[in-house]
Amino acid sequence: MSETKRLTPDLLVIGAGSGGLVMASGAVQMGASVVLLEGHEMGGDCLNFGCVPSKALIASAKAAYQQAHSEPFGVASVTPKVDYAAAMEHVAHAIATIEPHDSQERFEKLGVTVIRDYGTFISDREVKAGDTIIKPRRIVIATGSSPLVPPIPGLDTVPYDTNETLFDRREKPEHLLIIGGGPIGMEMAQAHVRLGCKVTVIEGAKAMGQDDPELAAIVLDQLRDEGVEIAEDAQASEIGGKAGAIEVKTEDGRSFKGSHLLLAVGRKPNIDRLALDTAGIETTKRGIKTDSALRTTNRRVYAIGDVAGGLQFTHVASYHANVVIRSILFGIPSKARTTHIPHATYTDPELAQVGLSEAEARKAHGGNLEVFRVDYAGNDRAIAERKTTGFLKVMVVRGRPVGASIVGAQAGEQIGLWALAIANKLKMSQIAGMVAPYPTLGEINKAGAGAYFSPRLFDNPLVKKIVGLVQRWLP
Ligand SMILES: Cc1cc2nc3c(=O)[nH]c(=O)nc-3n(C[C@H](O)[C@H](O)[C@H](O)COP(=O)(O)OP(=O)(O)OC[C@H]3O[C@@H](n4cnc5c(N)ncnc54)[C@H](O)[C@@H]3O)c2cc1C
Ligand SMILES: NC(=O)c1ccc[n+]([C@@H]2O[C@H](COP(=O)([O-])OP(=O)(O)OC[C@H]3O[C@@H](n4cnc5c(N)ncnc54)[C@H](O)[C@@H]3O)[C@@H](O)[C@H]2O)c1
Repeated sequence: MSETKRLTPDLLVIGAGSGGLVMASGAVQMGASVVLLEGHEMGGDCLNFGCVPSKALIASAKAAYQQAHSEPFGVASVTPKVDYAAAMEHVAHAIATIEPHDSQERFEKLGVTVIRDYGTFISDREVKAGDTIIKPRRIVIATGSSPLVPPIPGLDTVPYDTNETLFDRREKPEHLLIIGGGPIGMEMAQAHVRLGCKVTVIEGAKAMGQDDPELAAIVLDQLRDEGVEIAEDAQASEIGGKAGAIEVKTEDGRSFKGSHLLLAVGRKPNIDRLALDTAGIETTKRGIKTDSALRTTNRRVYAIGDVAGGLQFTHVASYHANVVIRSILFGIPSKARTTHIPHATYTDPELAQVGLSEAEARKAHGGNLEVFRVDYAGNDRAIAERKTTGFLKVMVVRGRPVGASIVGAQAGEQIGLWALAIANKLKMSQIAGMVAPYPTLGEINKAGAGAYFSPRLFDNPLVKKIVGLVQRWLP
């Protein structure tokens, strides 16, 4: 029997995904001793089964779509010859290229002790991983989430994919049924229809139901135009058939048939292996219970990222890590906020949001709210590139943006400016004062700020009077 090892670092990080890696590398480089546990793949969901593979597949799909739609640019369109397996090899290549950055070797070089095993609490301040017992000063749980597999009758009788298996597939699905019309469902629906699959999305409520319906409608119209069948108010309640011929029945009696099935119905927190009870760590339905500083009900332990049950994005996990680093390493009280956190769904057109949506802003600010809107159709670069679908909406209260919503080309890139503005409580005048290079889609943001000032400047009798007076006095 192997002997039990004992470690007493400053910090134990459980989970080497988006949150855990930022936490471990930040802490070790600032002088803390750090042990990092990873039971599965270094890099977690984002690198191996989430953001990176999904965005790589979307890039293959975009290449196919452009071949089929180049005619308006004076270049003959061709029917793309898609090699699904090769597209998945492109996905694997993207993962492999990023992998070294998240690797055990890199973290060991930084000075982190990496243990490739699952961690389990054995007391309120000790965690066991394999044959090692770690008793650190502080613990950060960053164990992420897994695909939710709901108990739909018959699901266990047919083969199905989740985000954990989809990117290992090499055989192209002839007709992909996707249960769930959230970001995973919609991104993968468009990617697959562009790669030549038939696609049906079966959504129990509204597709892209978390987003402003006005923006979501533009994305959904585009997906439908491209051939994705989107069934809404269609709660999957029974599954039958066999490999290659799967049937999904919904509560209202509809039936959908396809060759393959992808489940994208949300996430569940990875807490099963942790024995949280042993450490007095309470949970909610969504994940580990934390206060606004991300501290759990055990004062030595913090929870960050997906497992903390709030917004589930890579940039949130790393933001959480930075908040906790301040608290643990420097003793600076730090709180995690959500108002300045953007998110984007990488369909084409993309949809991005930061701060309050229009509906949320109306509720919060009533008559003080002003909403400004700029269409992509008026942007010169969008016209040159035939990307005129979409718009920006800015929600403004007393001269400062409280939310921005963008649907259109590169919305995910464009939202960064508003994330900066909201995080730093910038004024619309500061955004209007920015000089954006011409011709860029980014000018849409400046135009959004311009829309705020135009009526104030151009339809203002006082301004006209002042200008008149000044002109009379000027030599
Ligand atoms: C298909 C898909 C696409 C996505 N696309 C985007 C996107 O475009 N942009 C975006 O911002 N977000 C995206 N996300 C969400 C993003 O992947 C997650 O929010 C992010 O990975 C969460 O990071 P995390 O550190 O909380 O967890 P993870 O990255 O999942 O890391 C958790 C790690 O902990 C390990 N672990 C679990 N239990 C234990 C234990 N007991 N002991 C030791 N190790 C353990 C796991 O093996 C895992 O490696 C996507 C998700 C999916 C599924
Ligand atoms: N671009 C991005 O940043 C990105 C991309 C993908 C995923 N993600 C993250 O991953 C998380 C999970 O994504 P997701 O799409 O799996 O989850 P989700 O919770 O956002 O959407 C799941 C959808 O499935 C539907 N649903 C649930 N049960 C159903 C049933 N039985 N029949 C039919 N429909 C059903 C729900 O109504 C919901 O609309 C997201 O919330 C997001 O945080 C982010």
